[in-house]
Amino acid sequence: MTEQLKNPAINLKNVQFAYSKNSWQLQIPQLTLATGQHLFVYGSSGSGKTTLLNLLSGITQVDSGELWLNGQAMHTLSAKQRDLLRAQHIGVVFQQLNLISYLSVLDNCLLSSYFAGKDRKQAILRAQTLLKHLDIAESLWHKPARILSVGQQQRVAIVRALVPKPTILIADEPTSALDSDNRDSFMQLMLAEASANQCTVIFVSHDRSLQQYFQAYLDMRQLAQGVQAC
Ligand SMILES: Nc1ncnc2c1ncn2[C@@H]1O[C@H](COP(=O)(O)OP(=O)(O)OP(=O)(O)O)[C@@H](O)[C@H]1O
Repeated sequence: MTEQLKNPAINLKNVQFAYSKNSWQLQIPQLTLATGQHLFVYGSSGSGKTTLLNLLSGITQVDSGELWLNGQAMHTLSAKQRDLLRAQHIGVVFQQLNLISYLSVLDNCLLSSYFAGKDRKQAILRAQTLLKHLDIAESLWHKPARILSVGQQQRVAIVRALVPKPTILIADEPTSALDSDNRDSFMQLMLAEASANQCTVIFVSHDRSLQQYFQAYLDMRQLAQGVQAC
C-alpha cells in the first residue's frame, strides 16, 4: 500500500444504500481515493451517480457499510454532524445549482465560507480572483444571482465551492450549460485550484469527453464489482 493510500481522503467498504425496500440499490464493495486524487466518474442516466455523491457529501446516510472521509467515520455521524463536516471540508456543485436568487453574485460566493467559519475579507479577495478567472464581469458581482444565465450560474457555483479551500470537491454535471471555451476554462480552473490546495476531486458526468482532464476514471458499472479507479 502506498503512503498516500494509508490515509485516503475517501474510503468506502461494503456500502449499501436503497431509497426504499425492494427498490434499486447502490452497492460498493470497495472504493478508495488518495488525498489530492482527481477522479472522473461516468455512467448512464439512472446508474446512481447522484446517489453516490449524495452519500459522499453526507446528504444521505449509508444503510450499511463504512464511509470514511479524511479519516472521519461518516457512517457513524448524525445528520447534523455530517452537515458540519460538509460545511468545513467539502465543496459541492450539484446539477441544481442552489444559488440564492435574491443575493448578489458575490454574496452567493461567500456563503460556503460563511458556513465554514472562514475569514470574510480573505474570502472576498479569493472570490473576486476566481470570478475574474472565470470571466464573470465585475459589473455583475453586486447584481442578484437571478439575472445570470445558467452558464454564468454554473461558474458562480464552482467559485462558491472553491472559496473556502475545501479538502474534497464533489461535482455533479457542473458544465452542462457551458459552451466549449467556458467549459475548458471551468475545468482548468477547477483542477488547478484543487491541485494547488491538495484537494481531492470527484467529478461526475455522462459526458465522456471530459475524461481527458482527469488522472483516474471510474465507470458506475465497475463500482458494484469493487473495481478500483484507473
Ligand atoms: N429520491 C429518490 N427516491 C427514489 N428513487 C430514487 C430517488 N432518486 C433517485 N432514485 C432512483 O435511484 C436510481 C439512481 O438514480 P441517480 O439519480 O443516482 O442516477 P444518476 O446516474 O445520477 O442519473 P442521471 O444521470 O439521470 O442524473 C434511479 O433508478 C432513480 O430512479
